[in-house]
Amino acid sequence: MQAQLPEQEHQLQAGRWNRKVRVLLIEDEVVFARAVAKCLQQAGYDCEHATTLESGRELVRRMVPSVVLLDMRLPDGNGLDLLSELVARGISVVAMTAYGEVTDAVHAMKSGATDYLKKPIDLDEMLLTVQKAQQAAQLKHHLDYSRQRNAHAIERVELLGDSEEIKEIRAQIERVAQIAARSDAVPPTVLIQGETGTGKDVAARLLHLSCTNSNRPFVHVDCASLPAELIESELFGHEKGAFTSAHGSRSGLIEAAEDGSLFLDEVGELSLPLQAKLLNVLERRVVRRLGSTKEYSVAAQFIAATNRDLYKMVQEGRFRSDLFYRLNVLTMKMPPLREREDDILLLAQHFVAQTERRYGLEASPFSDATIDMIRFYEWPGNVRELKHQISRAVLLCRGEQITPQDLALPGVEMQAARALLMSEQSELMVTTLETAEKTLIENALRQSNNNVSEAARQLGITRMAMRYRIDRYGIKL
Ligand SMILES: Nc1ncnc2c1ncn2[C@@H]1O[C@H](COP(=O)(O)OP(=O)(O)OP(=O)(O)O)[C@@H](O)[C@H]1O
Repeated sequence: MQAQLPEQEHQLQAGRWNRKVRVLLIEDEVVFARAVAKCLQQAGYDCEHATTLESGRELVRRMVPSVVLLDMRLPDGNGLDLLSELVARGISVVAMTAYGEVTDAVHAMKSGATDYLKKPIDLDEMLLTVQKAQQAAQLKHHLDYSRQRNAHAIERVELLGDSEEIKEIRAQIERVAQIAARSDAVPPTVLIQGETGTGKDVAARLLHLSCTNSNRPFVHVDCASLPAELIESELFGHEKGAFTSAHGSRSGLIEAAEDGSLFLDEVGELSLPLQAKLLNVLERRVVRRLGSTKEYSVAAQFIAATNRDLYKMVQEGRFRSDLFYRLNVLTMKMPPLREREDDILLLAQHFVAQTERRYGLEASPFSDATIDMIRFYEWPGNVRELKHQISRAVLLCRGEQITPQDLALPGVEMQAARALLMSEQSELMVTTLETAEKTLIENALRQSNNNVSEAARQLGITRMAMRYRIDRYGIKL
């Protein structure tokens, strides 16, 4: 799916895909620091070193480490001063305390340190502690990621529309929520089908909020945009050593969904071997990390979405039939926007108001010609395209009304230009039935030298009907 991810989510995803874990060492004993840094680098970490609180603060901003090894006694202050800042940024901190300074360790743990090491430090113990701290940071990221998505979802979930089709989708979601509320069992798996931009993501979020407690995670997995070589470990997690770059073990997105919802977007893009693994998760409700024999139970609701014809893919041997039938228990079909005439204008007006609110702009209504244009256009990119085009038009609009020029729709310009030539009107407008009729009448009159009876015969209408239209369109003879 192409929807814009909020910036922080991009960062989280980039972070997850970057295999080298960044560790920052803040320590003023240079010889000891070099030994620790070398050991960490040899173990595959990306390690940098600072000797003061101030230079440490600067490096934190630059490298965004997952773990900080922080000495408590530094030349320009106490490590505790920096510790809470780091914890607030979601960084795991391992405090390093001098032998016998128990109170330092206690204070550090109270201020949110993940762990502590007593000097002199055993390098093997240090590696193990860093690994545990990195896992803690990763888990926090997963939780933040889920919570953030969830918060984002709560903010925005509005499946608008007055059409019968959208009312039916809302009713279906309500029915699934009722089933979920009646039993303690996990809500049934739902497959959402529909062209791109029809609102599958919105429906999935609404389903999540209706079926589960809103504090539970909503984990969105975009099967189309996760790199093929990473998708398996992203979904299932892995143990240390499961593959060359697996320096530590970590949970996958299925586990991160906990007892919330796992939204498998573009599920048709999964490879056949991964489809088999997913089927196993759906049927047995357990997940096994790569390189592990241990199974974790899965409590999440599964929601899948696709813009592909999965049935056709099954017939072509590109999608497993057993997975298709497993997913196809409850299916929702998001109708294309062009088939929801009742919704087009309602959504367009909603997006105008939304953009005006967001940018503090004065309200500008659509001109009549713009309304015709919005209704006339096919909207191949569905609601997403409508939303983008309307926001753009609102931002470009200079006058009191949003005109067809503001809403420059692809392909419609030609029609609009033709309408302009034919009607010789000053404002660009779409060929509506009325303008087409007027143009036909004017042409017929021109060809018959303004002979009304002859023109009426050419057009196959009565003389009276012709007269009526000449008056109606104000055509001068
Ligand atoms: N009924 C609706 N009411 C309000 N906003 C909607 C509705 N349908 C879609 N949208 C908005 O349109 C945009 C596209 O919707 P969404 O991402 O849910 O589509 P999608 O079907 O999941 O697309 P894709 O297949 O490309 O992933 C989003 O910004 C969404 O908020």
